[in-house]
Amino acid sequence: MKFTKMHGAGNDYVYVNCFEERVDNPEQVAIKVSNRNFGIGSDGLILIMPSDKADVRMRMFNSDGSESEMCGNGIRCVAKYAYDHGIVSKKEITAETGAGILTLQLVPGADGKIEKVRVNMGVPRLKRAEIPMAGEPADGQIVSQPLNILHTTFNITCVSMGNPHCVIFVDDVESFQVEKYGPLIENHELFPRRTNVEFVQIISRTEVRQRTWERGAGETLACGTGASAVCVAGALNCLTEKKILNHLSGGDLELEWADDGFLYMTGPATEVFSGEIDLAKL
Ligand SMILES: N[C@H](CCC[C@H](N)C(=O)O)C(=O)O
Repeated sequence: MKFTKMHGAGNDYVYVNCFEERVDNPEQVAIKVSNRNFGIGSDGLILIMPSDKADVRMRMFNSDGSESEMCGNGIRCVAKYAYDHGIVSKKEITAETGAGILTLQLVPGADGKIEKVRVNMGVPRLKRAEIPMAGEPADGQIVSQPLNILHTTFNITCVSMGNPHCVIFVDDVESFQVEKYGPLIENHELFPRRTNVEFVQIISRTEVRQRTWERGAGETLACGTGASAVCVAGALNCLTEKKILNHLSGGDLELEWADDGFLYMTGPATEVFSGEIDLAKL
């Protein structure tokens, strides 16, 4: 299988160009290639595929083999790959995802090479049933609601960007025990399809610092859908403006929850290397 390793703000995936390659059993392939000791090493597997509705289609699998509806860092890399490898020749691209069809703009740097990608991430979904979360009322919003975990009460705000996110504001995110609380919230019975969890420290009304516990992958260096959910959660809690700079562990993302209701995310996309792997030997 030919592959390309890419990352967006340190959130790294193995990308396969399915205009040329066929991947049978992507769940198992994701588990194998993601392994950082016995495989290629990544947070998961992303398939770049033909679409009958858009320029490209993305399918995304976490390192545990589970499929997610959406991946914010991944979709930027898909757009850059599609442009750099001649799948598309325009700088505005449409992409089919589990969260609908998204529009992306490629932003060149001073040297003319694609440096950043701006993504219309769609309209954030806030209703309990849309997250999805158990309980009533199904159309209620979860903004700063108490959740007890191991004798600690967290105030959670939940947002779906096509995939589920649970945002928690903390005083000191560097010392926060992400590995202790992340999996307990990810797998809490409130979330029937599990959830991604963002722990966030407010720096100012326009700047935050985020660490992410990803559903199906553990702590990662960045999460684009998570950073988008944080922008929404900050505004809903009146902690931040609707336009923020988010410092993730592997880089920065710019987010804006615009007046048109759409969430715009801008960030880097980087190709690292390409190779070929014999899956039968893994
Ligand atoms: N890192 C991704 C999110 C992956 C989400 C995945 N862990 C899930 O199961 O929803 C991002 O940049 O948006």
